[in-house]
Amino acid sequence: MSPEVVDDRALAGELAAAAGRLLLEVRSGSGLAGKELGDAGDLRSNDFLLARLAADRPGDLVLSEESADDKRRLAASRVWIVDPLDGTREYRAPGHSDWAVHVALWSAGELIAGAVALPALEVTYVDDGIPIPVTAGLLPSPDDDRPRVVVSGSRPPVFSDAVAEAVGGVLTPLGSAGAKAMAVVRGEAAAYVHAGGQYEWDSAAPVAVARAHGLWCGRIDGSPLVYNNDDTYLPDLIICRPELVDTIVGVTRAHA
Ligand SMILES: Nc1ncnc2c1ncn2[C@@H]1O[C@H](COP(=O)(O)O)[C@@H](OP(=O)(O)O)[C@H]1O
Ligand SMILES: [Mg+2]
Repeated sequence: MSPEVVDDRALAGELAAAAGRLLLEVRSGSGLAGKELGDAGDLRSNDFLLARLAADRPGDLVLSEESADDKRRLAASRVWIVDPLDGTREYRAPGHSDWAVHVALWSAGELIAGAVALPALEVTYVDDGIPIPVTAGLLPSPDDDRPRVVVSGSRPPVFSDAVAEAVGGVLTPLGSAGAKAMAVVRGEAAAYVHAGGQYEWDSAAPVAVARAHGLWCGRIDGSPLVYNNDDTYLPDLIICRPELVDTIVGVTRAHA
């Protein structure tokens, strides 16, 4: 592995964690609530990430949920794909830990580094493949040992029940794409399925981390997830334990 990749991964982790600490400060110290709090968090985190990337990686391009799309990225060799605050709805709701900061690096058709911070749990996951012990914290302790299938709390896909039934599992709503993906990485869930709308920044860093931890990541038709496209709409995905791919795609393919 080249030193640059190690540095990029370390930078992704450092930036996601630091932006997460900033978001915690905004949440506890700004006096804001509701939409104003979400907007302030989006803005502060985005400004921080853009400033640090401009300083530390001046030659790279950035695709951010909170910035105008700089189309020079389509001809660039390195593009950071960031979601400064994923799960804004949950960030605004007191007591939630299911919100995240996503920092990924795309180069030559691949995600080559990624980090997902869960600031409320004071933890940041990077794509280093180092095994993560099964811990509780993001989801309530299960009543039984059936596999859990995490889905959007507000916009679950139409095939949610069918996927849960096919894997003999329990459907479990959770906010934030990054938090859901990390629930699978952490071993609290067996699969995360989504359809109906999402953008590249919602899944790039979660997918980089999940892949590094041996999970299968792809579209609901079984095809690969492709990043740094002209149109950043990437509406569906599956992140799951490899042994469940065929069963899950067997259900979701009909909805692609
Ligand atoms: N149907 C849809 N269309 C567009 N974006 C969607 C979507 N469903 C989920 N998302 C985005 O995916 C992220 C996770 O959503 P959820 O918690 O519902 O699973 C959220 O990102 P942001 O919070 O960064 O906007 C949300 O906006
Ligand atoms: Mg998002």
